[in-house]
Amino acid sequence: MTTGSASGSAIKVSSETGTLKRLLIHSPDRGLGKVVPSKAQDWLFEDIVHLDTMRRGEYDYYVKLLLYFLDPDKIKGRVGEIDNDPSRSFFIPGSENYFASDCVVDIQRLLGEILEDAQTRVKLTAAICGIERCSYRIQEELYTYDPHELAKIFISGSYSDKRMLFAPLPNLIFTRDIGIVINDHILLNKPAKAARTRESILAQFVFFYHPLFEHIRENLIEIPENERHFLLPDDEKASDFHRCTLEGGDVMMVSPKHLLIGCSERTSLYAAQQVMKILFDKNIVEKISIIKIPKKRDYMHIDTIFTQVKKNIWVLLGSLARLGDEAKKKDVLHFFAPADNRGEFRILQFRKGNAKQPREIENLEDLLSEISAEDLGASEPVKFIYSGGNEFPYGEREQWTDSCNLLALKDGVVIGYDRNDKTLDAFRKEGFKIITAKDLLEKFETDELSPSTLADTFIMLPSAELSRARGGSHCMSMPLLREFL
Ligand SMILES: NC(=[NH2+])NCCC[C@H](N)C(=O)O
Repeated sequence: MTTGSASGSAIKVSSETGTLKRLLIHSPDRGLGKVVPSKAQDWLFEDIVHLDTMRRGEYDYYVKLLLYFLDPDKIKGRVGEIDNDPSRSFFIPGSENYFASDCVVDIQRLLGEILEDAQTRVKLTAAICGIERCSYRIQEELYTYDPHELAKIFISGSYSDKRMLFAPLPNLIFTRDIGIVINDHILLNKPAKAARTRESILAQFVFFYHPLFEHIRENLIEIPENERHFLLPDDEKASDFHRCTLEGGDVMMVSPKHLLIGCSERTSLYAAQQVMKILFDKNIVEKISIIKIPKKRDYMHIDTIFTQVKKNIWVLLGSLARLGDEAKKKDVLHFFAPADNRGEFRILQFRKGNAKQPREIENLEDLLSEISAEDLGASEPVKFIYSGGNEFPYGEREQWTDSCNLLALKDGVVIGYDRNDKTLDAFRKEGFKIITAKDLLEKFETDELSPSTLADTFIMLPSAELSRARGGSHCMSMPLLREFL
């Protein structure tokens, strides 16, 4: 693939809100349409989804917006024509009309490209057939497929004639979780859930073999397994001190020197500690704050409880933050109030050279205020927007449908779901404009608005199907390049 766009092949992310220039995504593939009710939970979906609605009515808007901000030449003046094509060929990697952007990059396309090389094809086919326990004959047969069709098979688990070969990877749409760019390094994940294992093998091959990442191959970081783990009885293996798992939704590059790592249902303390050691030894960051959150499906990663909106503005879940504490102090009892989870919540900050003496930070707001004011030098007062306006019980309800999981396209301009009404009201109160993806695209087409002049805006993405997959726009993106904030 050519990487000759304005931004070349640079890979660098040092903040959560610097103008987004390049990212990895994955459009919902045919595998999502194969999820059955009895497997939905095992495959980490809350429900089965209607694939056509999810694509045409929801995700395609996300892609159109990303293109308008990151690679406008691919889309400007064409929205009507693209929308009127019943085959959606613009969105299908490999089709003649595919948008093939070097800024909005589908991992499926990169996978197809690396599979064009015969040696890579043999290696990856063997690796996938190994974990999926395919017969030798299937392995041989797969090897003969067209590389781009093979990429589809590896991701969706099924042939184009609908036969299923192995389980789909419905969670690959959440590219955030496969890896994280930390300055000019990429940290590869170690998924906690079996349903996401194949994703990490595909990602490993893409990062190690695709020319896009060639110049930073030395900067790919893999977390070593805990060698003691192999010798432990099964019931001890699950312990946070031995297990070595990490998913990208728990890692946030908030400023050039400061990284946040969540310890959660998915990311173990052991893995966080290994990452800390590697990053300090390699001099990649100077400060790491570890945020331990309750191990609960509701909050699987830290990016489900807070994300950054602007240098000085954050959206977060009140019940795990300082406000949760204050409500308790005031002795506010509510019949249906959820059990207090803050007990399991803790923040410790470690510094390079002094990693044995961490500093305890009392609550999320204190940590986030420090990041805005000290790390990023925000000149305006730090503000917090709470999920559901912190009104009971909407805080928890809207967090569940990703009110706190927003993707910043640039400082102060975010994409989020359209369904979290109370959170949207809270954004309005802070002076944000709220606009649907559809209206915004129309206004871009008529030049009434433009991505470069847009400020303090929440762009609403339709979300009835997408939110059943339990991830928002932050999870659906793996930023590869952001401008310096
Ligand atoms: N970074 C995130 N919050 N990702 C959300 C992933 C959702 C996905 N269904 C899972 O459970 O794995």
